[in-house]
Amino acid sequence: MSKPLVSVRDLTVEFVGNRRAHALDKISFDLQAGEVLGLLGESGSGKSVSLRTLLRLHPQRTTRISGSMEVDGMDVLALKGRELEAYRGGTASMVFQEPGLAFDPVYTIGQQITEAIRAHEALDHRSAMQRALQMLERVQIPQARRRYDAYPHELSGGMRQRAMIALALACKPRLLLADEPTTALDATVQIQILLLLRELQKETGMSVIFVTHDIGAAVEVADKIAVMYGGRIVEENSVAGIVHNPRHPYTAGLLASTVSTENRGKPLLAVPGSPPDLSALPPGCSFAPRCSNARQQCTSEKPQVISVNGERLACWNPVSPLLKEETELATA
Ligand SMILES: Nc1ncnc2c1ncn2[C@@H]1O[C@H](COP(=O)(O)OP(=O)(O)OP(=O)(O)O)[C@@H](O)[C@H]1O
Repeated sequence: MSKPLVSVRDLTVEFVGNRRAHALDKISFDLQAGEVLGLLGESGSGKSVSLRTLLRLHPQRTTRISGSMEVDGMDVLALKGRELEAYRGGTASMVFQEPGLAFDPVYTIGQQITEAIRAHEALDHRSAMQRALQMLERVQIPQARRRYDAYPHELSGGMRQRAMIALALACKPRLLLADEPTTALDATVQIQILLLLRELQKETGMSVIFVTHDIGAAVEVADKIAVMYGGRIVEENSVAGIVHNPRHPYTAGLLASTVSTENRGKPLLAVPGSPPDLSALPPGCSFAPRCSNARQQCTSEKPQVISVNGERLACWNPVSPLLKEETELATA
């Protein structure tokens, strides 16, 4: 297999400001060019922190980061000044749940996309403007010329989301980070935006990391899924593997209902109990207090991540027997 576009190893993030939290604990994953990874998990599991860390958006003063992140051959943690600016919005860019985070209310949509292009590429104003217009057309904004001159508040939620996708893709990123891009929208608009994202991904060959609470959306858009719990990736597999053969008891709990594309829009089922307090994680598996499969080892020892044929699992006592044997072999 070719060298991955994204390679994250043992990425650990600790917030050390007023609100302390051990938000990410040694997460590792690879993503090939053109692959779509869905990050799935309950609120507070570390999905958004993972994306924001990949874009180096956390203030350095209050954030301790260790491990490594390589994107398109770049050591992302080592990037500084101009290189970091070129990376953000150039190599990697982000679509947020709320377009208000991407657009400044006092400039028009078109001005902002044009300026973003000029910040990354040596294009004259006219050429950048043309590219911005093409992007607005490509994301299927009707009357794109007129919308170019509109202010963000003059567009509907769905249109603003399309405009944000145009902004994120204007500089042809190799990696798109999408943080619950459809959660705030009506169900029909959600589907349209998901299909648009998938179409654009295929057309451009970019890789995408897509954060969602919505199982159906992950199934629709992703090639593989990483399930996060308490700041760790507890299971990673192909979409089919996760859906038809969940191995971690947490994944199995999340998928307790039948998963199909008809379930699009369906939130994750609640697993009984509450997520862990990230400022005081227990010594063993942080899911153990909620896990019906937990045994004594689970409360005292943190499970290692076992990797077999592209599947990853961190669990002492998984629900699926195949990896159970492999886990025992691998940790014997
Ligand atoms: N800047 C910060 N300072 C302190 N703690 C933070 C900061 N940002 C996030 N956290 C904490 O890190 C943990 C992970 O947050 P994150 O936003 O990644 O969760 P999430 O899985 O994306 O949840 P949601 O689905 O609700 O967005 C949470 O406990 C959150 O409170």
